[in-house]
Amino acid sequence: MKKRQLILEDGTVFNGYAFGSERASQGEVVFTTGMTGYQETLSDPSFYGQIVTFTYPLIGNYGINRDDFESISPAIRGMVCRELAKEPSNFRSDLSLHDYLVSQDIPGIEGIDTRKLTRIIRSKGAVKAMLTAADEEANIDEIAAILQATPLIANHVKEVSPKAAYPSPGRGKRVVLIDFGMKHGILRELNKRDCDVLVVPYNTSAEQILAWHPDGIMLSNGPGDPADVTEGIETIRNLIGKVPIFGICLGHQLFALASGAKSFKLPFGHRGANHPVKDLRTGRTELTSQNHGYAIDEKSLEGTDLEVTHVALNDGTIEGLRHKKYPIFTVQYHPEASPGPEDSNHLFDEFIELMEIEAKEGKQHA
Ligand SMILES: NC(=O)CC[C@H](N)C(=O)O
Repeated sequence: MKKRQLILEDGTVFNGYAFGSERASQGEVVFTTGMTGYQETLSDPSFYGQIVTFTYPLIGNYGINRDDFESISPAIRGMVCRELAKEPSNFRSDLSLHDYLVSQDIPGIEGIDTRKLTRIIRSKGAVKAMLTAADEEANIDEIAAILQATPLIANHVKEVSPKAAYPSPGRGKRVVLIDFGMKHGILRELNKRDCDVLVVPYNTSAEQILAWHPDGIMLSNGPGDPADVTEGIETIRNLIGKVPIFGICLGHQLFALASGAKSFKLPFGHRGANHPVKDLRTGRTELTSQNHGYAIDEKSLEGTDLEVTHVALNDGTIEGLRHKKYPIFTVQYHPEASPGPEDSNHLFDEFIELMEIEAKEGKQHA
């Protein structure tokens, strides 16, 4: 097997073995605690620019299948795991994770101490890292210096958002889905409820969106720092109060920023499939799928029209918001699951109900 190194910006080196593409790669290294769901994770555009470490020790055992992609091409910069399963065993498996990553030119490293790496990320926060080319002799000091000097990429959204609008027809509620780097699971959930969806790029204006006479607007997840997505924030600001809105993850953050709140970078993010979130209105706790590095600052809600509806039980940060006057609600976690538990899938039904109430009662709030 060919050797490969993962080098962190502080010069820490992990020696392991190469899988996937043989090229070198660089990005922010993050960890996810999901025990399954690597196919959804590596194709979730919110991971754009990141090297993803899987804390679960065996990855790849059920291969890659045709059904579980969350986008057409993977956005991750690299994959890190303790042990890669070489021979997948599953009736749905079309090819191995290794073969898939070769086909997509994405490098991976296995055979390293992922617990140690996770502890470093937990204590240092966002860490830039490089995966070396297979069997390359790397100059560690030089690479650490390059990493320190390279800023994290800004405005990832424009890289993963579609260039033009496209329809996903249905006979039900007409929803404009702003795609900031959408997981297909969101579109699937709307399709399941027979919504007539128009998927639009991140920089579509509110005026253009309203010209389609939507019953509701869906704000998708997406990569990077929400504060970079100024066009999306402006669009949302101009949509507030005009039509029901449901936002997920980056969509939640952008809605909050558009309403005057502020975001901040979490020390090491929430990524995994078992994050407990409490709904403050019902007192119920749901297990949720999460993948975010930023969150909304609770203090910054003062003076806004926003109310906290959900909190993360692990660290008390905001996981859901709603507008006090208008039919708008957003969550920081992923009700579309993919991967992860489906406890909060009902939020899509609540969105449909909200659009129905709005259609019946007219714009009472306006
Ligand atoms: N999944 C998402 O939409 C992530 C939102 C944002 N990029 C964050 O890291 O916080």
